[in-house]
Amino acid sequence: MALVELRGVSKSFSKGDETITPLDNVDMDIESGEFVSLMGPSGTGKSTLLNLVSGIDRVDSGTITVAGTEVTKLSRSRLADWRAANLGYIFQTHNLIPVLTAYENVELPTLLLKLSSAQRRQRVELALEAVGLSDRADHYPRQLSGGQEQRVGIARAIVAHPKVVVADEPTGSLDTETSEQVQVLLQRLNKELDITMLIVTHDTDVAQIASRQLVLDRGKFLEKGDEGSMSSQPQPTPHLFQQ
Ligand SMILES: Nc1ncnc2c1ncn2[C@@H]1O[C@H](COP(=O)(O)OP(=O)(O)OP(=O)(O)O)[C@@H](O)[C@H]1O
Repeated sequence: MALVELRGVSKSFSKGDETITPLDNVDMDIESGEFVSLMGPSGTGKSTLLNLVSGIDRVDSGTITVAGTEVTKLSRSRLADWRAANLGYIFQTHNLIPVLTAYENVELPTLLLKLSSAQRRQRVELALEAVGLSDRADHYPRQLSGGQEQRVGIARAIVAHPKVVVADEPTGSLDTETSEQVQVLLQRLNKELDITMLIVTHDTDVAQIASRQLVLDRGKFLEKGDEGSMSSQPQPTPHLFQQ
């Protein structure tokens, strides 16, 4: 079974008298260790797809299974716990809480996990180290550059050691150089920590860092190129999250 599996997933929205159906009976498989990019015209349902995979929104019909858990079956309260432990979400505009430090922002999702305070501290420190921001732990978002803020957002997404990270235009608000640094970081997390990635982007350069490129157009996925899954390539031993 694929790590992420969508079967017959449909989702509609009503706007006044109009019904929009961005996803109509779609299937998708993402294997463990893959890095998948998703492109497509505006309004085709890419963000909707990420929201469904992460359980932020509910399907109208169909099933979504992530790492053996059928997320479409979970109650709202169990979904929150499941998401905190299993799935990281990187936003375009990082959504950091301005009154919390970088450390506290990264710590936030771990408060939903059953961890001792020592384990929690260790996770946060490892996540900040993974994104190269150990020295900024006590800084508030306003004291960080746009790229650093995004890296804190990435640390927050990986702090629970999720199997899957989804990202919605993670480089969309960054300049070219900072975008390239974030792309390298995402690739590293995929290869070194074996985190399966699904990223939505409008940038073809960003899409090309993925091992598999998909395009969502008029409710269907088109494969742009399949170089094979990252999991079939030799992987360095994950070293950051061994404990
Ligand atoms: N909560 C909602 N209520 C009503 N309509 C919605 C809602 N969320 C999304 N939509 C509509 O569903 C369609 C798909 O939206 P979505 O944000 O998934 O597209 P997208 O492919 O991510 O677009 P973009 O590339 O511009 O970010 C759009 O027509 C959007 O207006």
